[in-house]
Amino acid sequence: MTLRVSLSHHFDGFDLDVAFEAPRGVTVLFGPSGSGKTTVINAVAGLLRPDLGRIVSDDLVLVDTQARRNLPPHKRRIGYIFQEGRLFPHLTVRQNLLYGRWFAPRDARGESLGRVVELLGLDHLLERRPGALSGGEKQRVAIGRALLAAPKLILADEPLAALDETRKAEILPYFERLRDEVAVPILYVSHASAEVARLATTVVALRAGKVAAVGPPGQVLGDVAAVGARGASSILTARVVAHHADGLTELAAGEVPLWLPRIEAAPGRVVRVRIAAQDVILAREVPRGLSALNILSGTIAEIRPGQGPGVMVTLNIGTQRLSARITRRSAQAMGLAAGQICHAVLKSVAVAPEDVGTGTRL
Ligand SMILES: Nc1ncnc2c1ncn2[C@@H]1O[C@H](COP(=O)(O)OP(=O)(O)OP(=O)(O)O)[C@@H](O)[C@H]1O
Repeated sequence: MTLRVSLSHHFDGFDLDVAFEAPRGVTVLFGPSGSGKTTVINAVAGLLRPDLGRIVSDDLVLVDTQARRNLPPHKRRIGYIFQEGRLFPHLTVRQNLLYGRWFAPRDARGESLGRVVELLGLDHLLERRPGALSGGEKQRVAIGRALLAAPKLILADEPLAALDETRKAEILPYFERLRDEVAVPILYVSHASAEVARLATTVVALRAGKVAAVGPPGQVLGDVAAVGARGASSILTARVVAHHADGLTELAAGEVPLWLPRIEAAPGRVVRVRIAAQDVILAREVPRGLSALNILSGTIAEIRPGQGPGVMVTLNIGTQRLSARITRRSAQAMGLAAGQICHAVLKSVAVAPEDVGTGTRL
């Protein structure tokens, strides 16, 4: 299943002009406020009729302006996950879930109730009403209800925005399971790079109504032109080696050891670790006597000047890439040049728990 989008729309003072594909997995529409994310979602959902465009979900044509085709929203086979769960308060969790079923066409082959309950860990909640659920639990039920409608596409519009950090951490693993175990493409709106790094299989970076970059998260998040210097970050793929008694987790990013505050992933699991470019310090010599635990040595692949006083220095570390945002002044004083060996210093606490995600679809 794949969603194909090609759209142009004009509002007073704003022009949207985008084309992208969302294959199986999570495609994150990522961009600052006003970049056009909601406009795209509304056009896919059928709440906005674009001036020009064609949107096809699996084999279903949702809109084709040239062919004068525009499927009404309820026929689009879309499962919605909103910021707030929007559950029916008078129905139990089981009844809320089964309500989703009503929207599934008779011959549609979707997930079974048992499978959805297992996937989202809802077994012990089935007889409760939404009033007796936490925010994270409500959101899991909302995901289940969307899945049971046997959708060809799931739209998730900032589904974590209303949750605090603890609840976000609780719900993110369920989105990871959804991404890895359900064949339906998920179009997910977010402006949080931590969410992008954890969940996205594809990122569509929007800026001022245009697609600034499309690709895997490691590539797009490192692209300063697409995400801005402040948001730029790298994603390292690492395997969990061991949890130690002092509260640290040891990982291996290829051959390179990496130490983080304890993460919830069993030894052997592969995780993604997002490292903000502004949290990395560079050194020409291997630093000694530092409190920072992580010193990653590599070769400078490129040095890219920005518009302000900063430059982005990208290192090849084994097969991975790590970017550091430092000042142009430091780069000059250190005499940095492509091809040199350089050492990246990273405080282990610079990596927040929401920046570490699990999953095989890296
Ligand atoms: N119905 C409308 N009429 C006129 N202009 C609109 C309309 N809807 C959106 N816009 C404009 O289109 C632009 C893109 O808005 P949109 O809501 O798609 O951005 P967004 O990326 O979703 O932002 P946010 O993250 O704040 O929700 C904005 O400049 C907005 O003012």
